[in-house]
Amino acid sequence: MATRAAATSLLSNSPFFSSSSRRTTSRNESTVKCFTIVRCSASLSTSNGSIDTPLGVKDRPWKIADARLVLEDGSVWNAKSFGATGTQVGEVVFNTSLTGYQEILTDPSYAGQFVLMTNPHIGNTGINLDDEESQQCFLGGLVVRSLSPSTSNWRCTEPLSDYLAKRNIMGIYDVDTRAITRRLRQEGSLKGVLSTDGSKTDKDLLDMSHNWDIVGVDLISGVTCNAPYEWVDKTGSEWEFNTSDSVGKRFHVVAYDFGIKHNILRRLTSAGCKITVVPSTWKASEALKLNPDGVLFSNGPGDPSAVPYAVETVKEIIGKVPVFGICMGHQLIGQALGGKTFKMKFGHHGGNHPVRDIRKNRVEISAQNHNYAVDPESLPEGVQVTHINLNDDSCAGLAFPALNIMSLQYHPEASPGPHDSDSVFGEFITLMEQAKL
Ligand SMILES: NC(=O)CC[C@H](N)C(=O)O
Repeated sequence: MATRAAATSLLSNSPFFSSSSRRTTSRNESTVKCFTIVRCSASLSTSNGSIDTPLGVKDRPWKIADARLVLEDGSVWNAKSFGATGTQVGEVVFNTSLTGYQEILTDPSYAGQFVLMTNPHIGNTGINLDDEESQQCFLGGLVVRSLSPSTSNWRCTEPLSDYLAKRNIMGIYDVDTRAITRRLRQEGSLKGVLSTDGSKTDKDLLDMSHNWDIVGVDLISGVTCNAPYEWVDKTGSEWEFNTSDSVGKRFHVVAYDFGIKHNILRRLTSAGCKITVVPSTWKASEALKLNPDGVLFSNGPGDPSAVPYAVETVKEIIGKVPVFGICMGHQLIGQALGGKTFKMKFGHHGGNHPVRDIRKNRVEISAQNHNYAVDPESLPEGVQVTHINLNDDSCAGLAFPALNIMSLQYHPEASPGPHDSDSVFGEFITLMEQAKL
């Protein structure tokens, strides 16, 4: 287990720990005035942290609450720590996926965020070598109700807590995740601070949450690759489920890495693409020199309006070759076409979001992870809204056929999540095919 000092210093050096130097906007400066600190886990923990339930049952396995989550609204949630120790600031989002915590932990789009799993039991399948969606865990921390005391899975190589400790990611459990989720749904996303440092008062942690912001910050630069590379791995034969006609054809795709998930690359390779992955700041002219059949703009963390350089890159590429945007990529395309993005109340995070494909009049259950969305009203004529999220009618997909553009606000590669939207990779192949005719 990492020591507290090591974890704290590593986390302090993280680009997500303090963003004041790069902050361009703040939603809190004028609104945050005074907050009453309220302990929210009183039914489980007394003020000294020991468990004292209403039934008087004192012998619970967790006797000491050694961690706190302090939210920007002044609520304090006592919890038990696992993974790394230290103090970390982030934005709390809730994820409704029932499985796939390892893919969620390694999805770079969660940079700067604490992921709260609404599924109350986490950790029972441990960690394996195959389910990583990137090389690293970029998220701020993990919040779970009940941490499985044992692991049982044929692929498991280590328990979740050891894995998080090695990667210096804080986790807390034994916290009322349902109450926090209800609060996030009512109030909207909340910033917070996770801490195992007993020398810091609740007020210290509350102040930290107020002095930090995620809005207006370029988080892509902290997660993109340093240099271009070729991607060659397909979906493993034991997991492949799509045997469509496009498989076996060769298209060269340049994939902009804004925090790309490996399964996007695997699904494109399985669909017949040779892929060159390039960093987020790679010049459009250099990408076009590679003579691609198409360009993919990937998913990625943070505020899409905080990365104007990426919007410029998209502007320079659209119209020249077919493009496909996923999540952040979709938001950048929306802006490049003249539209605007906005921050949603609490976003969409989970593997159970119904989406209607308007053109096919078909509903797909999709995997989603985003806090921002494109405002369809802001888009110019000619841009089609192709998909709608059926939970809140927000824009979930765009197309601009005249310029060979397609994009989705959600994750067709799933991982974790259902495979309903996988056929969209074949649609991108068709777009590239038709552009060649
Ligand atoms: N998965 C993603 O690409 C996330 C997009 C963007 N960072 C958002 O939160 O809306």
